[in-house]
Amino acid sequence: MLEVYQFSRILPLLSLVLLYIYYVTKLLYTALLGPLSRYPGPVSAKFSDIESYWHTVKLNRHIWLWQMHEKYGPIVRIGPNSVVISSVEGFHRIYDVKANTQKAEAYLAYAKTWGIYNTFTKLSKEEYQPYRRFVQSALSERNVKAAEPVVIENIDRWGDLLVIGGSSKTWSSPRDMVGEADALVFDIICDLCYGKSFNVKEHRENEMRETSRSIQQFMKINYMIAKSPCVKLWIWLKPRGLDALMREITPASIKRYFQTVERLVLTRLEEEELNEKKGIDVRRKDLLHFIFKARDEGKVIMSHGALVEEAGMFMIGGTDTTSHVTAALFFYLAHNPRVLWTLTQEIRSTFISLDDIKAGQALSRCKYLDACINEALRMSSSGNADHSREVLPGGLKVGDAFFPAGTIVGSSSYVLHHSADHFRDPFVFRPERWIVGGDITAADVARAETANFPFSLGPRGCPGKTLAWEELRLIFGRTLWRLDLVLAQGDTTGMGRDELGWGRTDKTQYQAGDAMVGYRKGPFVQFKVRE
Ligand code: HEM
Repeated sequence: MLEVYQFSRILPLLSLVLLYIYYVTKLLYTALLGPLSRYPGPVSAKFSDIESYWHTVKLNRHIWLWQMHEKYGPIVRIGPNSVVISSVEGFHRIYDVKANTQKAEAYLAYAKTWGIYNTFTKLSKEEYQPYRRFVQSALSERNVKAAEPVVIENIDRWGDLLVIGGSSKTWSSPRDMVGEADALVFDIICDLCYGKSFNVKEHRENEMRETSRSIQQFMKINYMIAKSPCVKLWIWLKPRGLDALMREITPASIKRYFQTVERLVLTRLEEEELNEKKGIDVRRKDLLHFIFKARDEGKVIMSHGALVEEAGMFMIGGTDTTSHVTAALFFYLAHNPRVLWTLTQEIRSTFISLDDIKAGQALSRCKYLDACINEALRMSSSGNADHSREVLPGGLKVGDAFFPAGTIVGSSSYVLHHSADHFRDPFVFRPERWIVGGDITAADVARAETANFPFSLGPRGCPGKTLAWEELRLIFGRTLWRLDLVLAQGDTTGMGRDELGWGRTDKTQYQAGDAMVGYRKGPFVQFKVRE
């Protein structure tokens, strides 16, 4: 009797000790003998994701990944269950159509309400494919072409505003190209999505300006959660009260962004339904029109909540990305007078009038313009760290390496874009590397093209690529045709600095923090109407 009593007293303690032994053994096994133990990486990564998380919090993940590959080679273990691979073959194996992977569970952290997902947050093929099809059709080449007048109207008004108060003789006051590009791209996307520009680009008070900043904040918070060592727990807690709690404590500016999207979508939905009832064919077909039209096709019936989520995703996917590259290319042009001169000459000699500058053959014949955009995308696009994928049953083979089901894999476009194997002087902004001629051979261009992944690739690659290219060509084609530009005197914003550390000291490279969206500053540029 006494023995049973004593045993029941020590049972909880014994259970705790056994549990402890189990976890320590598992941790040691995973760290030292598990399938990822043969891959090099920082020692701490064998036991935890803390180091990787630390660099995410510092908005430095893309640079840290580059440093890790420089130090340890093409396959690096960055966590007990995570590896990153920096090879073209690896990139294809992880992201391409036949990849035996799917988006990692961590993407669920981006969904603000459990159970309501958009194309970005759906994980499995079965879930995302029907939705992806109509996102793809809304952003098809034909619809992007149809949207051209809206894009042009916004760009031209923006150009007028850049030189307000100036003339062909006097330079404008310095313009902060982060704010200017954010405002322009936000207006374009809202106009394309909801048939309504909010004129954030106008230089006056506008409550919607905050919305564009809130998108960035929203993505940053979610990115930190998605890359955190506690993401599994976070996701488990979401349907168990965490979402409700988060709704309560979400900062007011982000709440306003959600409310704005919801209001816009529901208003447009009412309009569409009314038009449908009355048999009215709408004057201008925006992206939401195509999503409404497609929503009942292929048995995808979208609730209002899902529509709001889908529309919110367009605003996130379509704003910060394109505006980041716009600011980056202004940085490189303002810092490289020779490149600026060559590009300006090409545009002004190809087109007789501003009205001729339209997306299409003539604009895509501007090889130097495309080379400048490609080079800016290579050097400084947003979302250029690793996009996590989970290996599916059957495992993943990359060269001689094999990763079992459940491993989290990723490859960073920033790392590949700065690989000396594919790009000579990878930290130098040199548009010529994309054009055969001089000392650049067809083999050089092909080598660069095979490692160029700013939009990722495969079934989860960017569906907005055509739109982004059209916007970028029109922004630079139309602006440089009529305006001259110069770096504001003494401006150093965006430049590398010694105190930023290894990989970020280059003064000629546009520096940005990474949080899926890009954190950037400057350049400050002055404009005047060409003589
Ligand atoms: C220069 C501009 C852009 C760049 C560099 C870019 C880059 C990317 C990248 C790298 C991804 C993959 C992310 C991942 O796997 O987690 C992505 C996905 C996505 N992008 Fe873009 N993007 C740009 C512009 C746009 C535009 C203009 C739109 C739409 C209006 C858009 C909509 C999306 C959507 C909806 C996804 C999610 C696709 C999915 O998960 O299936 N993007 N983008």
